[in-house]
Amino acid sequence: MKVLICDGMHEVGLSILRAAEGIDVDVPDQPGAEEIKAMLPDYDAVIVRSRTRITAELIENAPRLKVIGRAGTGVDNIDVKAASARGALVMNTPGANATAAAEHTIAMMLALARHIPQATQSMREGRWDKKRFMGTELFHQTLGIIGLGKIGSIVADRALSMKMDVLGHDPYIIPEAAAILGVEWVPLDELLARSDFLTLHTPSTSETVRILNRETLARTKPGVRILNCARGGLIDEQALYEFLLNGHVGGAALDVFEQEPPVDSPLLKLENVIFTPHLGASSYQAQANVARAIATQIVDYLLYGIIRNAVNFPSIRPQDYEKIKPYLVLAERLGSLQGQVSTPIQRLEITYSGSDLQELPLQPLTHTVIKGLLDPILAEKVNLVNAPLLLKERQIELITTTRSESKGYTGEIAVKAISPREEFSAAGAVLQGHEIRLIRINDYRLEAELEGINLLIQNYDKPGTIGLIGTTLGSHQVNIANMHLSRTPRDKAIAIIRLDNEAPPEAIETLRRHPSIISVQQVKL
Ligand SMILES: NC(=O)C1=CN([C@@H]2O[C@H](COP(=O)(O)OP(=O)(O)OC[C@H]3O[C@@H](n4cnc5c(N)ncnc54)[C@H](O)[C@@H]3O)[C@@H](O)[C@H]2O)C=CC1
Ligand SMILES: O=C(O)CCC(=O)C(=O)O
Repeated sequence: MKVLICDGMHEVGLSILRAAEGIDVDVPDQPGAEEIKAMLPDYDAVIVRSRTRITAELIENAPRLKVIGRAGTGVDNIDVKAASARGALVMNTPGANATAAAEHTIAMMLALARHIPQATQSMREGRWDKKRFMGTELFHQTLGIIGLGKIGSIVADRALSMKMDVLGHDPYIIPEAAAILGVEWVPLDELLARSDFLTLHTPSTSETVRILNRETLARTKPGVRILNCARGGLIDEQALYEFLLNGHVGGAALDVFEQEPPVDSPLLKLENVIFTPHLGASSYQAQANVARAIATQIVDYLLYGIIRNAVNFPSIRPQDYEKIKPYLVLAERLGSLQGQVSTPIQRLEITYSGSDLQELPLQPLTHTVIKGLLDPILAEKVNLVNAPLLLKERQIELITTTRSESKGYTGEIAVKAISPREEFSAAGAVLQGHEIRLIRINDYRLEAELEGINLLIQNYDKPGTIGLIGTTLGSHQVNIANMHLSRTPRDKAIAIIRLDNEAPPEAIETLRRHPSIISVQQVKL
């Protein structure tokens, strides 16, 4: 496995990657876009900070790429949609640089309030200008925080310790949760109208891009000071410039920009704006944290298939991994059985029952069923990341249900495929924490191994049928490993016959032609 590191990495992360057996690491010095384009096709993983953009074009030309790691929080420099379509995971390190970004925000607020950068510059120029740099205390000033996630919450905590009054707006956080932080949750308009300092801590999304624009800036309190240590696109920079120029906005502290580095931005010329070159995460501790986190995540994924902090795949906590492993195998085999038996499928219904599955994350299992289902059908590479997208593209409706009870099993997965003419359902369970069994096919109950090459035969429950199956397979040199039978009261039966070797088409055809046999399907699990 080869890992490419584009934007440098703290030694702590490099050591983790270099110590992993089977992983080779390359750290070119600040490679440009063309260089990355030429190198990426040879790599299984790439790790970036905010400097490198991983575009759809790069991803499409990197057939080996399995995972894109972001040593940080925001993934807006990575085309996550293109990565998902190609089945590549995108992982970040949530929270690992949150303290650094929050402290940087507080530093910017204090520097802005007391004109520290301007005073430093003035002294360098030989002046002792006490009057010019009269500042504002933060004590009892109102700070409005847009985005009360990991960074916003730490900013709130530090601001409260300086006795600021803290307002917060976050549509995805309930007022009660904000109150626990000591923050008064208010609608956006109220936050704009009441804040003396206003700070942004949201990701860049279609909802948040240019959240501060001419219209919203006009609703802010006159003299407001604006801080942005989140993403440049959150503020319309031209509008901010106009509001700074006309004095409605009293000052701004910017760590991030629409274009980085900013070129010819008029903001750079304004005396009441202070800047840092995207330094929010640039503390030794944060860089060690993100490097350690992303290196461990990449090693765990490439070598052991453990997925953590993927923005395009649900995470499995390390403590759940051992327990979920056999269910992942069961999910894939049930999906694969369906993929080989039922086409075309209109609707897929997955039911999770039993106590084991109440405690485990179900989304990875659902993705795994879908992967198993589509793998035998599609020519393109299906994996856990792109499987749900491919299901959607094929217009297959997905319904998942959970039940706390499972008859006799601690964990049962049932997968029903509904096609225009028929339904086929198969259920499986994990016994004693590791043995995978097929426990139901349609109405037939059984307990069969779910692996290898199998014949799935539906027949009329008549004497001699099993003998006929054995003789026919034997005459084609096909050895039976084991056999499970089940029948319903309606004189029909089902047989799952595990074979040592594949049955040739002629053997299957001979069986199909027999009047006591309803259907024969060979499935490879
Ligand atoms: N300057 C720097 O070096 C750094 C910048 N960042 C930026 O900070 C952002 C926030 O990071 P975290 O707090 O760790 O992320 P987070 O995911 O913990 O928090 C983001 C919060 O924004 C909220 N949000 C989403 N849409 C919103 C909307 N329309 N209005 C108000 N709130 C909304 C979410 O509900 C969430 O609570 C990152 O996405 C990244 O872009 C992060 C680290 C360093
Ligand atoms: O890696 C960096 O320097 C920037 C950090 C950042 O913006 C993020 O983590 O979202």
